[in-house]
Amino acid sequence: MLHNAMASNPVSPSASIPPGLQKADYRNAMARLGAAVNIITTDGPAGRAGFTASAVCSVTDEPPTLLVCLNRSASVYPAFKANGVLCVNVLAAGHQSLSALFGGRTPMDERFAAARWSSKTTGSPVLDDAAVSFDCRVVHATSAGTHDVLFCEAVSIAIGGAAQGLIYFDRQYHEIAAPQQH
Ligand SMILES: NC(=O)c1ccc[n+]([C@@H]2O[C@H](COP(=O)([O-])OP(=O)(O)OC[C@H]3O[C@@H](n4cnc5c(N)ncnc54)[C@H](O)[C@@H]3O)[C@@H](O)[C@H]2O)c1
Ligand SMILES: Cc1cc2c(cc1C)N(C[C@H](O)[C@H](O)[C@H](O)COP(=O)(O)O)c1[nH]c(=O)[nH]c(=O)c1N2
Repeated sequence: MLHNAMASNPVSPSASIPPGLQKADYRNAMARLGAAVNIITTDGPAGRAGFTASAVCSVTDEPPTLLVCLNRSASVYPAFKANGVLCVNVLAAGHQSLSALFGGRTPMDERFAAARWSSKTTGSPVLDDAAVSFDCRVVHATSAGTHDVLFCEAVSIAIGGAAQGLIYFDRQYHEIAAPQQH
């Protein structure tokens, strides 16, 4: 069962901060680590949900696997846990307000009404103009501090045509263009 993959095999028993290193120090440092911005979506028996995530990266290409870190206190956590499927929609230039909408405190219907969606293999919402979307099954999960690390095997991919990407760096969005052809 996919939902049994969630939060098994914890790697850290607590979310404590080491002496001398404050949470704010860590966040200020992490703000310097630029990252792609993604909207992670799910749909299934527990309903449709989505949230903005920068804690996403590639794990292995055999089998094609990404990881997504999800705070267990997020309102969307129960839906992701129960559905066991998700889509990683990588945002492109122009998606800043969509990222803010999915970044919390907005009713779920309002989040999804702000963009156009389709679906592929798992039924998770696929953002029409994403830079790329990875439709995935959650195959394993582990708990680390406040978050679950979800290991997500891609079962289908939709590559978009966006010319410019979007990066979150220093608490701000930055549009990045592909290098010019010479
Ligand atoms: N990994 C995450 O959970 C994560 C990542 C980015 C932003 N956020 C949330 O988005 C909001 C705005 O973030 P911001 O970047 O503008 O300023 P911020 O000062 O809250 O965060 C700075 C950086 O610290 C890291 N971070 C923030 N909260 C974290 C958490 N709970 N667990 C692990 N890493 C975390 C991220 O890399 C983030 O870019 C905050 O509520 C923040 O909690 C969460
Ligand atoms: C740029 C940026 C990046 C992230 C986030 C926010 C923003 C603005 N958030 C927070 C997350 O989107 C937010 O907690 C969810 O939308 C859930 O909020 P609600 O509990 O539904 O209000 C977030 N949360 C998370 O669990 N993992 C992550 O990687 C990120 N990354």
